[in-house]
Amino acid sequence: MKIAVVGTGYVGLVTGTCFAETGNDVTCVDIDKSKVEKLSNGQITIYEPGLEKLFLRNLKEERLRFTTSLEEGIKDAAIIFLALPTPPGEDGSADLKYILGVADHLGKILKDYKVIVDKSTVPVGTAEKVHAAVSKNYKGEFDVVSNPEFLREGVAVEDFMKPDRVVIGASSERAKKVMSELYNPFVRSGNPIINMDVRSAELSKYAANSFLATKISFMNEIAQLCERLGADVDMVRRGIGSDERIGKRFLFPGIGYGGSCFPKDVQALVKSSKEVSYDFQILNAVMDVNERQKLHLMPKIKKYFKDDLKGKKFALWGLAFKPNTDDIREAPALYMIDELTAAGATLSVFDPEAMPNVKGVIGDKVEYAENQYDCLEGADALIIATEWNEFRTPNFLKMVTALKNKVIFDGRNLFEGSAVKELGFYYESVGRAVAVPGQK
Ligand SMILES: NC(=O)C1=CN([C@@H]2O[C@H](COP(=O)(O)OP(=O)(O)OC[C@H]3O[C@@H](n4cnc5c(N)ncnc54)[C@H](O)[C@@H]3O)[C@@H](O)[C@H]2O)C=CC1
Ligand SMILES: O=C(O)[C@H]1O[C@H](OP(=O)(O)OP(=O)(O)OC[C@H]2O[C@@H](n3ccc(=O)[nH]c3=O)[C@H](O)[C@@H]2O)[C@H](O)[C@@H](O)[C@@H]1O
Repeated sequence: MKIAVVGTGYVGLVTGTCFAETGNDVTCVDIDKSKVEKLSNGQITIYEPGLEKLFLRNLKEERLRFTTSLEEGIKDAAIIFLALPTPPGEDGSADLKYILGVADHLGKILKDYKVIVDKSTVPVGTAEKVHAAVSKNYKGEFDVVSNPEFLREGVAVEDFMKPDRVVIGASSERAKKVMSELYNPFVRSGNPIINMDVRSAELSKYAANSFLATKISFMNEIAQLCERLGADVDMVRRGIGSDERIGKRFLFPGIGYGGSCFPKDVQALVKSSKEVSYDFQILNAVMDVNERQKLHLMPKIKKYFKDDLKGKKFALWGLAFKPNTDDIREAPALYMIDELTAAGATLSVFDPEAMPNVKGVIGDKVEYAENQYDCLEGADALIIATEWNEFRTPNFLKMVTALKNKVIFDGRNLFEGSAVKELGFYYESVGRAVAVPGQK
Protein backbone atom coordinates (compact mmCIF):
# COMPACT_ATOMS: atom_id res chain seq x y z
CA MET A 1 0.00 0.00 0.00
CA LYS A 2 1.22 3.56 -0.65
CA ILE A 3 1.42 5.65 2.49
CA ALA A 4 2.37 9.22 3.32
CA VAL A 5 3.52 10.17 6.82
CA VAL A 6 3.46 13.92 7.49
CA GLY A 7 5.83 14.91 10.30
CA THR A 8 9.03 12.92 10.64
CA GLY A 9 9.74 13.36 14.34
CA TYR A 10 9.66 10.52 16.83
CA VAL A 11 6.29 9.05 15.96
CA GLY A 12 6.49 9.81 12.23
CA LEU A 13 9.86 8.14 11.77
CA VAL A 14 8.89 5.02 13.71
CA THR A 15 5.51 4.84 11.94
CA GLY A 16 7.02 5.30 8.47
CA THR A 17 9.84 2.82 9.07
CA CYS A 18 7.61 0.12 10.55
CA PHE A 19 5.03 0.40 7.75
CA ALA A 20 7.86 0.14 5.19
CA GLU A 21 9.18 -2.90 7.06
CA THR A 22 5.85 -4.65 6.50
CA GLY A 23 6.13 -4.12 2.72
CA ASN A 24 4.38 -0.78 2.21
CA ASP A 25 5.70 2.02 0.06
CA VAL A 26 6.19 4.98 2.42
CA THR A 27 6.98 8.64 1.79
CA CYS A 28 7.67 10.79 4.85
CA VAL A 29 7.15 14.54 4.62
CA ASP A 30 8.72 17.14 6.91
CA ILE A 31 9.11 20.91 6.66
CA ASP A 32 12.52 20.66 8.29
CA LYS A 33 14.87 20.63 5.28
CA SER A 34 17.97 19.57 7.17
CA LYS A 35 16.09 16.65 8.75
CA VAL A 36 14.85 15.47 5.36
CA GLU A 37 18.35 15.80 3.91
CA LYS A 38 19.92 13.80 6.74
CA LEU A 39 17.27 11.07 6.59
CA SER A 40 17.50 10.81 2.79
CA ASN A 41 21.26 10.33 3.19
CA GLY A 42 20.84 7.50 5.69
CA GLN A 43 21.53 9.55 8.81
CA ILE A 44 18.99 8.74 11.52
CA THR A 45 17.79 11.76 13.52
CA ILE A 46 16.64 10.15 16.79
CA TYR A 47 18.19 7.66 19.17
CA GLU A 48 15.84 4.69 19.38
CA PRO A 49 17.12 1.13 19.94
CA GLY A 50 16.53 -1.16 16.91
CA LEU A 51 15.22 1.60 14.63
CA GLU A 52 18.37 2.39 12.65
CA LYS A 53 18.72 -1.13 11.22
CA LEU A 54 15.14 -1.14 9.91
CA PHE A 55 15.43 2.44 8.69
CA LEU A 56 18.61 1.74 6.67
CA ARG A 57 17.25 -1.49 5.20
CA ASN A 58 14.02 0.11 3.99
CA LEU A 59 15.80 3.20 2.71
CA LYS A 60 18.21 1.02 0.71
CA GLU A 61 15.39 -1.11 -0.67
CA GLU A 62 13.53 2.08 -1.62
CA ARG A 63 10.40 1.41 0.39
CA LEU A 64 11.12 4.52 2.48
CA ARG A 65 11.60 8.02 1.07
CA PHE A 66 11.75 11.55 2.47
CA THR A 67 10.65 14.85 1.01
CA THR A 68 9.82 18.41 2.05
CA SER A 69 6.99 18.58 -0.48
CA LEU A 70 3.55 17.65 0.84
CA GLU A 71 2.21 17.50 -2.71
CA GLU A 72 4.87 15.02 -3.82
CA GLY A 73 4.53 13.00 -0.62
CA ILE A 74 0.78 12.39 -0.86
CA LYS A 75 0.54 12.04 -4.65
CA ASP A 76 -0.24 8.32 -4.93
CA ALA A 77 -0.86 7.60 -1.23
CA ALA A 78 -4.01 5.76 -0.16
CA ILE A 79 -3.48 6.85 3.46
CA ILE A 80 -2.01 10.06 4.87
CA PHE A 81 -0.81 9.87 8.49
CA LEU A 82 -0.52 13.13 10.39
CA ALA A 83 2.27 12.67 12.96
CA LEU A 84 2.63 16.34 13.76
CA PRO A 85 3.38 18.07 17.08
CA THR A 86 0.49 18.96 19.40
CA PRO A 87 2.36 21.00 22.04
CA PRO A 88 0.59 22.66 24.94
CA GLY A 89 -0.73 26.12 24.12
CA GLU A 90 -0.51 28.92 26.68
CA ASP A 91 -3.62 27.70 28.49
CA GLY A 92 -2.50 24.05 28.58
CA SER A 93 -4.78 22.84 25.79
CA ALA A 94 -3.29 21.02 22.79
CA ASP A 95 -2.22 23.47 20.10
CA LEU A 96 -3.70 22.24 16.81
CA LYS A 97 -2.02 24.77 14.54
CA TYR A 98 0.30 22.19 12.90
CA ILE A 99 -2.51 19.67 12.31
CA LEU A 100 -5.02 22.19 11.01
CA GLY A 101 -2.37 23.97 8.93
CA VAL A 102 -1.55 20.74 7.10
CA ALA A 103 -5.27 19.85 6.81
CA ASP A 104 -5.87 23.21 5.17
CA HIS A 105 -2.97 22.60 2.76
CA LEU A 106 -4.29 19.10 1.97
CA GLY A 107 -7.65 20.59 1.00
CA LYS A 108 -5.86 22.59 -1.68
CA ILE A 109 -3.96 19.67 -3.21
CA LEU A 110 -6.15 16.56 -2.84
CA LYS A 111 -7.32 15.11 -6.15
CA ASP A 112 -8.90 11.78 -5.20
CA TYR A 113 -10.15 9.70 -2.23
CA LYS A 114 -7.72 9.46 0.69
CA VAL A 115 -7.90 8.30 4.26
CA ILE A 116 -6.42 11.04 6.46
CA VAL A 117 -5.31 9.65 9.82
CA ASP A 118 -4.74 11.60 13.05
CA LYS A 119 -1.75 9.75 14.53
CA SER A 120 -0.89 12.67 16.78
CA THR A 121 -2.44 12.90 20.22
CA VAL A 122 -5.38 15.24 19.70
CA PRO A 123 -8.42 16.29 21.76
CA VAL A 124 -11.89 14.95 21.12
CA GLY A 125 -13.43 16.73 18.16
CA THR A 126 -10.17 17.21 16.23
CA ALA A 127 -11.10 14.79 13.43
CA GLU A 128 -14.18 16.93 12.84
CA LYS A 129 -11.99 20.06 12.70
CA VAL A 130 -9.60 18.35 10.27
CA HIS A 131 -12.58 17.34 8.13
CA ALA A 132 -13.84 20.92 8.08
CA ALA A 133 -10.40 22.36 7.23
CA VAL A 134 -9.92 19.98 4.28
CA SER A 135 -13.50 20.51 3.06
CA LYS A 136 -13.01 24.26 2.75
CA ASN A 137 -11.18 23.72 -0.55
CA TYR A 138 -11.70 20.07 -1.49
CA LYS A 139 -15.18 18.93 -2.44
CA GLY A 140 -14.33 15.29 -3.29
CA GLU A 141 -14.62 12.22 -1.06
CA PHE A 142 -12.22 11.57 1.85
CA ASP A 143 -12.32 10.20 5.40
CA VAL A 144 -10.67 11.33 8.61
CA VAL A 145 -9.72 8.54 11.02
CA SER A 146 -8.37 8.62 14.57
CA ASN A 147 -5.60 6.09 15.14
CA PRO A 148 -3.77 7.16 18.31
CA GLU A 149 -0.25 5.90 18.94
CA PHE A 150 0.64 4.13 22.19
CA LEU A 151 4.38 3.50 21.64
CA ARG A 152 6.92 4.27 24.35
CA GLU A 153 10.26 5.89 23.57
CA GLY A 154 13.12 3.45 24.08
CA VAL A 155 11.01 0.44 23.06
CA ALA A 156 9.18 2.15 20.21
CA VAL A 157 9.92 -0.42 17.49
CA GLU A 158 8.77 -3.34 19.64
CA ASP A 159 5.66 -1.41 20.71
CA PHE A 160 4.81 -0.53 17.11
CA MET A 161 5.51 -3.93 15.58
CA LYS A 162 3.78 -5.88 18.37
CA PRO A 163 1.13 -3.53 19.73
CA ASP A 164 -1.03 -4.50 22.73
CA ARG A 165 -3.89 -3.13 20.66
CA VAL A 166 -4.57 -0.90 17.67
CA VAL A 167 -7.35 1.63 18.24
CA ILE A 168 -9.15 2.78 15.12
CA GLY A 169 -11.89 5.37 15.19
CA ALA A 170 -13.46 5.51 11.74
CA SER A 171 -16.86 6.70 10.65
CA SER A 172 -17.00 4.94 7.26
CA GLU A 173 -16.75 1.27 6.30
CA ARG A 174 -14.44 2.21 3.43
CA ALA A 175 -11.87 3.80 5.77
CA LYS A 176 -12.22 0.96 8.30
CA LYS A 177 -11.39 -1.57 5.57
CA VAL A 178 -8.27 0.31 4.41
CA MET A 179 -7.01 0.64 7.99
CA SER A 180 -7.67 -3.04 8.81
CA GLU A 181 -5.73 -4.14 5.73
CA LEU A 182 -2.79 -1.95 6.71
CA TYR A 183 -2.67 -3.14 10.32
CA ASN A 184 -3.31 -6.84 9.68
CA PRO A 185 0.41 -7.82 9.70
CA PHE A 186 0.80 -6.25 13.15
CA VAL A 187 -2.09 -7.92 14.91
CA ARG A 188 -1.53 -11.52 13.85
CA SER A 189 -0.01 -12.23 17.25
CA GLY A 190 -3.52 -12.15 18.67
CA ASN A 191 -3.61 -8.57 19.87
CA PRO A 192 -6.77 -6.93 18.59
CA ILE A 193 -7.72 -4.07 16.36
CA ILE A 194 -10.37 -2.24 18.36
CA ASN A 195 -12.77 -0.42 16.07
CA MET A 196 -14.82 2.37 17.57
CA ASP A 197 -16.31 5.77 16.88
CA VAL A 198 -13.89 8.63 16.27
CA ARG A 199 -14.51 10.54 19.52
CA SER A 200 -13.98 7.46 21.70
CA ALA A 201 -10.70 6.72 19.89
CA GLU A 202 -9.49 10.27 20.49
CA LEU A 203 -10.38 10.08 24.18
CA SER A 204 -8.82 6.60 24.59
CA LYS A 205 -5.36 8.08 24.04
CA TYR A 206 -5.72 10.77 26.73
CA ALA A 207 -7.37 8.30 29.09
CA ALA A 208 -4.47 5.84 28.68
CA ASN A 209 -1.72 8.39 29.34
CA SER A 210 -3.63 10.01 32.20
CA PHE A 211 -4.31 6.66 33.84
CA LEU A 212 -0.62 5.68 33.65
CA ALA A 213 0.41 9.07 35.07
CA THR A 214 -2.13 8.55 37.87
CA LYS A 215 -0.58 5.17 38.70
CA ILE A 216 2.84 6.79 39.01
CA SER A 217 1.65 9.72 41.14
CA PHE A 218 -0.27 7.30 43.36
CA MET A 219 2.89 5.27 43.97
CA ASN A 220 4.88 8.43 44.60
CA GLU A 221 2.40 9.31 47.35
CA ILE A 222 2.64 5.79 48.79
CA ALA A 223 6.43 6.29 48.77
CA GLN A 224 6.01 9.52 50.76
CA LEU A 225 3.93 7.63 53.26
CA CYS A 226 6.48 4.79 53.44
CA GLU A 227 9.19 7.25 54.44
CA ARG A 228 7.01 8.67 57.20
CA LEU A 229 5.71 5.32 58.48
CA GLY A 230 8.91 3.27 58.22
CA ALA A 231 7.65 0.99 55.43
CA ASP A 232 9.49 -0.03 52.25
CA VAL A 233 7.83 0.97 48.98
CA ASP A 234 9.50 -1.91 47.10
CA MET A 235 7.70 -4.35 49.35
CA VAL A 236 4.39 -2.49 49.07
CA ARG A 237 4.81 -2.41 45.28
CA ARG A 238 5.30 -6.16 45.19
CA GLY A 239 2.51 -6.64 47.68
CA ILE A 240 -0.03 -4.91 45.48
CA GLY A 241 1.35 -5.53 41.98
CA SER A 242 0.84 -9.27 42.12
CA ASP A 243 -2.91 -8.62 42.19
CA GLU A 244 -3.77 -8.90 38.49
CA ARG A 245 -6.39 -6.19 38.84
CA ILE A 246 -3.60 -3.75 39.77
CA GLY A 247 -0.75 -5.16 37.65
CA LYS A 248 3.01 -5.05 38.22
CA ARG A 249 3.89 -2.37 35.69
CA PHE A 250 4.10 1.39 36.17
CA LEU A 251 4.26 1.14 39.95
CA PHE A 252 7.80 2.46 40.30
CA PRO A 253 8.15 5.57 42.44
CA GLY A 254 10.91 8.04 41.65
CA ILE A 255 11.46 11.73 41.05
CA GLY A 256 8.37 12.16 38.91
CA TYR A 257 7.25 11.41 35.40
CA GLY A 258 8.63 13.52 32.54
CA GLY A 259 8.88 13.28 28.78
CA SER A 260 7.06 14.90 25.93
CA CYS A 261 3.71 13.28 26.61
CA PHE A 262 2.49 12.58 30.15
CA PRO A 263 2.91 16.18 31.38
CA LYS A 264 1.30 17.71 28.29
CA ASP A 265 -1.47 15.12 27.86
CA VAL A 266 -2.62 15.15 31.49
CA GLN A 267 -2.75 18.94 31.35
CA ALA A 268 -4.64 18.87 28.04
CA LEU A 269 -7.27 16.46 29.39
CA VAL A 270 -7.82 18.70 32.40
CA LYS A 271 -8.27 21.60 30.00
CA SER A 272 -10.67 19.66 27.75
CA SER A 273 -12.69 18.71 30.84
CA LYS A 274 -12.94 22.37 31.90
CA GLU A 275 -14.26 23.26 28.46
CA VAL A 276 -17.24 20.99 29.07
CA SER A 277 -17.67 22.32 32.64
CA TYR A 278 -16.14 19.29 34.31
CA ASP A 279 -13.50 19.55 37.02
CA PHE A 280 -11.29 16.45 36.65
CA GLN A 281 -10.21 16.43 40.27
CA ILE A 282 -7.97 13.37 40.27
CA LEU A 283 -5.83 14.70 37.43
CA ASN A 284 -5.27 18.02 39.18
CA ALA A 285 -3.84 16.06 42.10
CA VAL A 286 -1.76 13.87 39.76
CA MET A 287 -0.08 16.99 38.35
CA ASP A 288 0.48 18.57 41.79
CA VAL A 289 2.03 15.38 43.16
CA ASN A 290 4.33 15.16 40.15
CA GLU A 291 5.53 18.75 40.54
CA ARG A 292 6.39 18.08 44.17
CA GLN A 293 8.02 14.74 43.40
CA LYS A 294 10.49 16.20 40.90
CA LEU A 295 12.24 17.90 43.80
CA HIS A 296 11.75 15.08 46.30
CA LEU A 297 15.50 14.66 46.83
CA MET A 298 16.18 18.36 47.50
CA PRO A 299 15.14 18.49 51.18
CA LYS A 300 17.14 15.31 51.80
CA ILE A 301 20.22 16.81 50.17
CA LYS A 302 19.79 20.12 52.02
CA LYS A 303 19.35 18.34 55.34
CA TYR A 304 22.48 16.23 54.84
CA PHE A 305 24.57 19.30 53.99
CA LYS A 306 22.95 21.37 56.76
CA ASP A 307 21.34 23.79 54.30
CA ASP A 308 24.69 24.88 52.92
CA LEU A 309 25.07 23.85 49.28
CA LYS A 310 27.26 26.81 48.29
CA GLY A 311 30.50 25.54 46.76
CA LYS A 312 29.42 21.89 47.01
CA LYS A 313 30.05 19.73 43.97
CA PHE A 314 27.51 17.13 42.91
CA ALA A 315 27.86 14.30 40.43
CA LEU A 316 24.63 13.64 38.51
CA TRP A 317 24.02 10.33 36.74
CA GLY A 318 21.22 10.45 34.19
CA LEU A 319 19.75 13.38 32.25
CA ALA A 320 17.22 11.79 29.86
CA PHE A 321 13.62 11.68 31.15
CA LYS A 322 13.97 7.88 31.18
CA PRO A 323 16.55 5.30 30.04
CA ASN A 324 17.20 4.25 26.40
CA THR A 325 16.39 7.63 24.95
CA ASP A 326 18.23 10.93 24.40
CA ASP A 327 14.98 12.83 24.99
CA ILE A 328 15.25 15.46 27.74
CA ARG A 329 11.81 17.06 27.41
CA GLU A 330 10.45 17.67 30.96
CA ALA A 331 13.28 15.55 32.37
CA PRO A 332 13.33 15.64 36.20
CA ALA A 333 17.17 15.92 36.06
CA LEU A 334 16.86 19.41 34.56
CA TYR A 335 14.79 20.58 37.53
CA MET A 336 17.44 19.22 39.91
CA ILE A 337 20.18 21.07 37.99
CA ASP A 338 18.25 24.35 38.29
CA GLU A 339 17.64 23.94 42.02
CA LEU A 340 21.20 22.91 42.85
CA THR A 341 22.89 25.62 40.80
CA ALA A 342 20.49 28.23 42.23
CA ALA A 343 21.65 27.13 45.70
CA GLY A 344 25.29 27.77 44.70
CA ALA A 345 26.37 24.18 43.97
CA THR A 346 28.28 23.00 40.89
CA LEU A 347 27.57 19.82 38.94
CA SER A 348 29.39 17.28 36.87
CA VAL A 349 26.90 15.24 34.82
CA PHE A 350 26.91 12.05 32.78
CA ASP A 351 24.30 10.44 30.54
CA PRO A 352 25.02 7.76 27.92
CA GLU A 353 22.95 9.51 25.21
CA ALA A 354 21.40 12.77 26.31
CA MET A 355 24.43 15.02 26.96
CA PRO A 356 24.46 16.75 23.54
CA ASN A 357 20.77 17.63 23.93
CA VAL A 358 21.33 19.02 27.43
CA LYS A 359 24.34 21.02 26.25
CA GLY A 360 22.12 22.47 23.52
CA VAL A 361 19.71 23.76 26.18
CA ILE A 362 21.82 24.77 29.18
CA GLY A 363 25.30 25.07 27.63
CA ASP A 364 28.16 25.12 30.11
CA LYS A 365 26.06 25.56 33.24
CA VAL A 366 27.37 22.09 34.24
CA GLU A 367 30.49 20.04 33.47
CA TYR A 368 29.98 17.12 31.05
CA ALA A 369 31.94 14.02 32.08
CA GLU A 370 33.50 11.46 29.74
CA ASN A 371 32.03 8.53 31.64
CA GLN A 372 30.11 7.70 34.79
CA TYR A 373 33.25 7.38 36.94
CA ASP A 374 35.00 10.58 35.78
CA CYS A 375 31.75 12.28 36.68
CA LEU A 376 32.32 11.39 40.36
CA GLU A 377 35.82 12.93 40.67
CA GLY A 378 35.93 15.04 43.84
CA ALA A 379 32.13 15.20 44.22
CA ASP A 380 30.54 15.72 47.62
CA ALA A 381 27.70 13.34 46.67
CA LEU A 382 26.23 11.40 43.78
CA ILE A 383 22.65 12.03 42.63
CA ILE A 384 20.89 9.51 40.35
CA ALA A 385 18.08 10.82 38.15
CA THR A 386 17.66 8.18 35.39
CA GLU A 387 17.76 4.40 35.68
CA TRP A 388 20.12 3.54 32.80
CA ASN A 389 21.17 -0.11 33.02
CA GLU A 390 24.87 0.74 33.30
CA PHE A 391 24.14 2.62 36.54
CA ARG A 392 22.51 -0.42 38.14
CA THR A 393 25.62 -2.53 38.62
CA PRO A 394 28.51 -0.05 38.85
CA ASN A 395 32.02 -0.73 40.05
CA PHE A 396 31.57 0.43 43.65
CA LEU A 397 35.31 0.39 44.33
CA LYS A 398 35.88 2.90 41.54
CA MET A 399 33.06 4.97 42.98
CA VAL A 400 34.59 4.97 46.45
CA THR A 401 37.95 6.11 45.04
CA ALA A 402 36.50 8.91 42.91
CA LEU A 403 33.92 10.44 45.26
CA LYS A 404 35.03 12.86 47.97
CA ASN A 405 32.23 11.65 50.25
CA LYS A 406 30.55 8.26 50.10
CA VAL A 407 27.07 9.74 49.75
CA ILE A 408 24.34 8.76 47.26
CA PHE A 409 20.91 10.32 46.70
CA ASP A 410 19.12 7.90 44.41
CA GLY A 411 15.95 9.16 42.71
CA ARG A 412 15.27 5.84 40.96
CA ASN A 413 15.88 3.24 43.70
CA LEU A 414 18.67 1.45 41.83
CA PHE A 415 20.47 -0.13 44.77
CA GLU A 416 19.68 -2.26 47.80
CA GLY A 417 20.15 -0.02 50.84
CA SER A 418 21.81 -2.77 52.88
CA ALA A 419 24.35 -3.56 50.15
CA VAL A 420 25.56 0.02 49.70
CA LYS A 421 25.58 0.59 53.45
CA GLU A 422 27.99 -2.35 53.85
CA LEU A 423 30.32 -0.57 51.44
CA GLY A 424 30.22 2.44 53.74
CA PHE A 425 27.84 4.65 51.74
CA TYR A 426 25.26 6.98 53.21
CA TYR A 427 22.32 6.21 50.91
CA GLU A 428 18.94 7.88 50.47
CA SER A 429 16.37 6.77 47.95
CA VAL A 430 12.59 7.14 47.45
CA GLY A 431 10.13 5.53 49.85
CA ARG A 432 12.70 3.37 51.63
CA ALA A 433 14.56 3.58 54.90
CA VAL A 434 17.76 5.69 54.95
CA ALA A 435 20.85 3.44 54.91
CA VAL A 436 23.51 4.80 57.26
CA PRO A 437 26.87 3.05 57.61
CA GLY A 438 27.56 1.85 61.11
CA GLN A 439 23.88 1.79 62.04
CA LYS A 440 21.85 -1.40 62.20
N1 LIG B 1 7.07 10.96 21.21
C1 LIG B 1 6.32 9.93 21.57
O1 LIG B 1 6.79 8.98 22.19
C2 LIG B 1 4.86 9.89 21.24
C3 LIG B 1 4.20 10.99 20.71
N2 LIG B 1 2.87 10.94 20.43
C4 LIG B 1 2.18 12.08 19.80
O2 LIG B 1 2.57 12.15 18.42
C5 LIG B 1 2.66 13.51 17.98
C6 LIG B 1 4.03 13.78 17.40
O3 LIG B 1 4.97 13.65 18.44
P1 LIG B 1 6.54 13.54 18.15
O4 LIG B 1 6.78 12.61 17.03
O5 LIG B 1 7.19 13.29 19.47
O6 LIG B 1 6.84 15.04 17.67
P2 LIG B 1 8.22 15.66 17.17
O7 LIG B 1 8.25 17.05 17.66
O8 LIG B 1 9.35 14.73 17.47
O9 LIG B 1 8.07 15.67 15.55
C7 LIG B 1 7.18 16.41 14.84
C8 LIG B 1 7.72 16.63 13.41
O10 LIG B 1 6.74 17.33 12.64
C9 LIG B 1 7.43 18.23 11.78
N3 LIG B 1 6.52 19.26 11.29
C10 LIG B 1 6.02 20.35 11.92
N4 LIG B 1 5.19 21.03 11.10
C11 LIG B 1 5.14 20.35 9.93
C12 LIG B 1 4.45 20.54 8.71
N5 LIG B 1 3.64 21.58 8.52
N6 LIG B 1 4.64 19.65 7.72
C13 LIG B 1 5.47 18.59 7.88
N7 LIG B 1 6.14 18.35 9.03
C14 LIG B 1 5.99 19.22 10.03
C15 LIG B 1 8.56 18.76 12.62
O11 LIG B 1 9.59 19.31 11.82
C16 LIG B 1 8.99 17.47 13.36
O12 LIG B 1 9.99 16.77 12.62
C17 LIG B 1 2.28 14.35 19.20
O13 LIG B 1 0.91 14.62 19.16
C18 LIG B 1 2.58 13.43 20.38
O14 LIG B 1 1.79 13.72 21.50
C19 LIG B 1 2.13 9.79 20.62
C20 LIG B 1 2.74 8.66 21.12
C21 LIG B 1 4.15 8.61 21.47
O1 LIG C 1 1.89 9.35 24.36
C1 LIG C 1 3.06 9.12 24.45
O2 LIG C 1 3.96 9.82 23.98
C2 LIG C 1 3.57 7.92 25.18
O3 LIG C 1 3.75 8.30 26.58
C3 LIG C 1 4.30 7.27 27.41
O4 LIG C 1 5.56 6.83 26.92
P1 LIG C 1 6.95 7.60 27.24
O5 LIG C 1 6.67 9.04 27.56
O6 LIG C 1 7.86 7.27 26.11
O7 LIG C 1 7.59 6.94 28.52
P2 LIG C 1 7.10 6.04 29.73
O8 LIG C 1 7.87 4.78 29.72
O9 LIG C 1 5.64 5.94 29.81
O10 LIG C 1 7.61 6.91 30.96
C4 LIG C 1 7.09 8.21 31.19
C5 LIG C 1 7.64 8.78 32.48
O11 LIG C 1 7.10 8.07 33.60
C6 LIG C 1 8.14 7.67 34.48
N1 LIG C 1 7.75 6.40 35.14
C7 LIG C 1 7.32 5.35 34.39
C8 LIG C 1 6.93 4.17 35.00
C9 LIG C 1 6.98 4.06 36.40
O12 LIG C 1 6.63 3.02 37.03
N2 LIG C 1 7.42 5.13 37.10
C10 LIG C 1 7.81 6.30 36.51
O13 LIG C 1 8.20 7.26 37.22
C11 LIG C 1 9.38 7.54 33.60
O14 LIG C 1 10.55 7.67 34.36
C12 LIG C 1 9.17 8.67 32.63
O15 LIG C 1 9.66 9.88 33.15
C13 LIG C 1 3.35 6.06 27.37
O16 LIG C 1 3.90 4.99 28.14
C14 LIG C 1 3.13 5.58 25.92
O17 LIG C 1 2.17 4.51 25.91
C15 LIG C 1 2.59 6.76 25.10
O18 LIG C 1 2.43 6.39 23.74
